[in-house]
Amino acid sequence: MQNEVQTTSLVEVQQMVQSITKQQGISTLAFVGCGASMSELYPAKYFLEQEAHSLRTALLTANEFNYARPNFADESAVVVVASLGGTTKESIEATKNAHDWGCTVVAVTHNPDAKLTEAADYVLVHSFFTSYATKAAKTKVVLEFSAEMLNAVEGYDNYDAIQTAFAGIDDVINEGVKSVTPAAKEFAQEYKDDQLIYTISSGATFGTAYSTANFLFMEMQWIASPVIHSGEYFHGPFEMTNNGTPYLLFMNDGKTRHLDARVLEFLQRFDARVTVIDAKDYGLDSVCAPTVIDYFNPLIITGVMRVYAEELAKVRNHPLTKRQYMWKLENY
Ligand SMILES: N[C@@H]1[C@@H](O)[C@H](O)[C@@H](COP(=O)(O)O)O[C@@H]1O
Repeated sequence: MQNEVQTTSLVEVQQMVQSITKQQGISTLAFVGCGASMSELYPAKYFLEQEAHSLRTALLTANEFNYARPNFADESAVVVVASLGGTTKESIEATKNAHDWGCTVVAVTHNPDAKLTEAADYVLVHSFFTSYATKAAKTKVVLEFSAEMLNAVEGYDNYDAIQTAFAGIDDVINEGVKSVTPAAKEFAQEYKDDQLIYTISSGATFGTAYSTANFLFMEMQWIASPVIHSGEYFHGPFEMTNNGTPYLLFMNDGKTRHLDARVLEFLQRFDARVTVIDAKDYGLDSVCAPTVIDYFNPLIITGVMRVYAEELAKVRNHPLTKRQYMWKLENY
C-alpha cells in the first residue's frame, strides 16, 4: 500500500471558503481536469446545477479550458483544477491560465508538492489508496468545498443535511464493499469475454458511468464501452438492445431512480444481459436525507465498482495498471 497524505479537513475547507468569499462578486464555480479526475468532478457540477439559484457552474476537460477560454474565466470565477498525481500537463496549464486570467485557482490533488499546485491560490489534498472510500475522496472533498461555497455565496437550505451525509458516507462505502465480492466475481465471470459493455446511469452518477466506461473498461481493460444516459437510452441507443447484449446499469437512490428503473425494465423485456449496481443495496439513506441523497450515489457506486473492476481484471488476467501507450510514449 502506498503512503497516504494528510488530507484537507472539513474545517480547513471552511476556512478556505471564508477566505475566498471575502472577495465580493463571485459568479462562477467551475471545474477542470482530465480523464478520471475530470469525471470525478461531475457530482459537484451536478450539485450546483441542481441547488444554485445564481452561482454558475461548468465542467471542462483541461485543454478545452486552455484553448477555448470561456467568458466566465475572469476575476469573478473560482476555478477548481483536479489531478490525482498533479502531473498531467494539460491540467497544470489550466491552473496557469486560470491564474493569468485572474480567476481564484483551487488545485485538488493527492500530491500537495506536485507542479499542479504551483499556480494555485489554494490546495485541497485528498487520499486515494487506503480504503475503498478513498477512491471517492476527490469527489467528496470537492463536494464539501462546493457546498461551503454555495452556502457562503447565496445560502444553501440543506447545509445541515449535507454535513450529516459527509460525516457518514465513508463508513457506508467501507461497510458496503465488504459484502460485494461474490457479486463482483459473478460479474467478472459473466463479462470476461465481452469486447463491448454498455454503461448506463443518470443524475450525479452519470459521471461515474463515464469514468467506468472510459477508464476502468477502455483504459484499464481495453473493453469498448459506450456510455449512455438513462434518459437518453430511449432516444436512440435502445436500438442496439438484443438478446444477450451486455449492459452495466448503475441505479440511483434518489430523484432519477425512475429513469434507471425504466432502462432496467426495457433491458429485461428484451433479454439483454444486465448487471445492476444499485445504491439502494448499500444503505445510503442511513446517512443521507432525501434532500441530499442524489449527490452521494456516485460515491458509493465508485467504491463498489472498484471491487467489480478488480475482480474483472483478475479473471481476465489483465491488471488495471496495464497500458499500451500511457507512460510509454512521450510525444502525442
Ligand atoms: N490515463 C490517465 C487517466 O487515467 C487519468 O485519469 C488522467 C488524469 O490523471 P490525473 O488525475 O493524475 O491528472 O491521466 C491519464 O490520462
